[in-house]
Amino acid sequence: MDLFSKEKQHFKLPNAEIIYIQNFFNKRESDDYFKIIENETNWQHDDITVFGKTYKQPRLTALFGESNQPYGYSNITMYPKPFTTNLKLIKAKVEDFSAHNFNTLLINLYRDGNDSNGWHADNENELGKNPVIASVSFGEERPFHFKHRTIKEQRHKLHLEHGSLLLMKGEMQHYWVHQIAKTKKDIKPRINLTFRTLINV
Ligand SMILES: O=C(O)CCC(=O)C(=O)O
Ligand SMILES: [Fe+2]
Repeated sequence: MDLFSKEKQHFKLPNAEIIYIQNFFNKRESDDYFKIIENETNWQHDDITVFGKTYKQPRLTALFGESNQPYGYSNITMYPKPFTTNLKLIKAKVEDFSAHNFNTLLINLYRDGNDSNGWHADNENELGKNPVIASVSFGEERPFHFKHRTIKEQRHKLHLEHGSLLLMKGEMQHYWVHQIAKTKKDIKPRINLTFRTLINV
C-alpha cells in the first residue's frame, strides 16, 4: 500500500536534475528514525572560519563512512565513524531507489530555527564531477532554497517533509547553490542525512 502513497516529483531545470519523493519513509518509520538518530549520534559542534573570523557552525553534524577517508569543506575536516545498523538500512533503501552507491554520509541536526546552512554547493573535488547527492529529512519541515548562479529568475523552494528523499543530480553542484535559512518561527529540531560518494583524489 505504501507504494501508492509515495509521490514522486521530477524537476527538469537548467543544469540540474532534481527528484523529490514525499513519503520515502512512512510516518512511523520516520518518527522512529528521528529518535534513533538523535540519540545514537555522537554530535559534533565544529568551528568554521569565514573571512578570518571563527564562529561555531550553526548546527550539529556527524560523518559516517565506509573507509577512514576524511571529508573537508569550509575549513573543516571531518573524520568518519563506521555506519551503524540503522544508517546502513537507510542507505540500502536510498541506494536501491536511486540505483547509485554511496560510501559517505554527512548528517546535520538543526536544533531550532536559529540553526541553518548558508548558501553553498557541494562541489568539493573528492565528490567527483557531477555528484549524485541523496538527502533524507526527518523531523521539522524546513524550506530548501536553491538558486542558479547566473540565471537570476531561477530561484526555487522545496519543503523537505518528514520522511522525504531529495535527489540532486547532473550539473547541479556546479551551476546552483542551496541553503537552509534561519527562521524566527518556534520550530522543532530537524535531522538531514546527505549521502555522498567520495572518490580518492
Ligand atoms: O539540510 C539540508 O537539507 C541540506 C544540507 C546540505 O546542503 C549539506 O549538508 O550540504
Ligand atoms: Fe549541501
